[in-house]
Amino acid sequence: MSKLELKNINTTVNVGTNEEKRILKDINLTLDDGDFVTLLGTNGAGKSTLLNIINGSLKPTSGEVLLDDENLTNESEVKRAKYIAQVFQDPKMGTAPRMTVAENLLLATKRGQRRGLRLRKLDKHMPEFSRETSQLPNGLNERLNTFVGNLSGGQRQTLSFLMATIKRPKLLLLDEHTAALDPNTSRSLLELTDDVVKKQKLTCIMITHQLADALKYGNRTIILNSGQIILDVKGKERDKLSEDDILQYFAD
Ligand SMILES: Nc1ncnc2c1ncn2[C@@H]1O[C@H](COP(=O)(O)OP(=O)(O)OP(=O)(O)O)[C@@H](O)[C@H]1O
Repeated sequence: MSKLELKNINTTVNVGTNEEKRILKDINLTLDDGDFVTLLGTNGAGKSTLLNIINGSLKPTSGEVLLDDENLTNESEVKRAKYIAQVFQDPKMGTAPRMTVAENLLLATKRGQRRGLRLRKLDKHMPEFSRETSQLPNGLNERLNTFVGNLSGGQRQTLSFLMATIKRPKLLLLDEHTAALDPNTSRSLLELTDDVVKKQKLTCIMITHQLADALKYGNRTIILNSGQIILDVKGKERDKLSEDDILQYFAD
């Protein structure tokens, strides 16, 4: 089970200065187990901030974050990493460049645990990593002993995705994770994402600016505008939506 609840989330930054800005306004949202949400909104709408509130890198000014009824609001980002995995837009984030692909994968299998001398056990895991990467695009399976800093952006992003999901997270957050990739690489990572989210029955939020992808992938679409949810649809109501319908929500 993986149920995410956001209760009355408000986020204001630079409080008391003339830079004060209210980013998220009274967000109430419940994600049911297995919901795969595509999250849309104009630049600056607050999408990344919302993910930051969920992953714990930013504390809300008020409100609560609950995962499976456990109140995480005051839990650190490190503690939440045990349950919540994220892939960012920048392929350089989320992987260690001076370690090999296999070493990065080993760290990912231990997500949320204390890090000790675990790298010694690398050999034992190589067959598993070979198998895990053999189905992936970008020839990552031939790069297991390559330093991550020497991978292409597409390979590195595929690795980031595998690291986020190799140990099943309760919640997967994707912040425009294919936006920096060429069209073909982006497509194969999106297809892989869809496949893994369905197979592992993950609860997932994926930020995208591609309207077609927002409707094609997932089971639920949410639009954020000036820090508020202005559309939240799933099921038949969502099936009826066209890209043009969605565009209306972007009009000023
Ligand atoms: N720590 C901060 N200090 C000041 N302003 C911030 C901070 N974090 C976010 N903002 C501002 O809050 C607004 C929302 O930012 P956020 O990154 O969440 O938007 P977004 O919807 O993800 O946008 P994009 O589509 O451009 O990635 C923006 O105007 C941003 O500049």
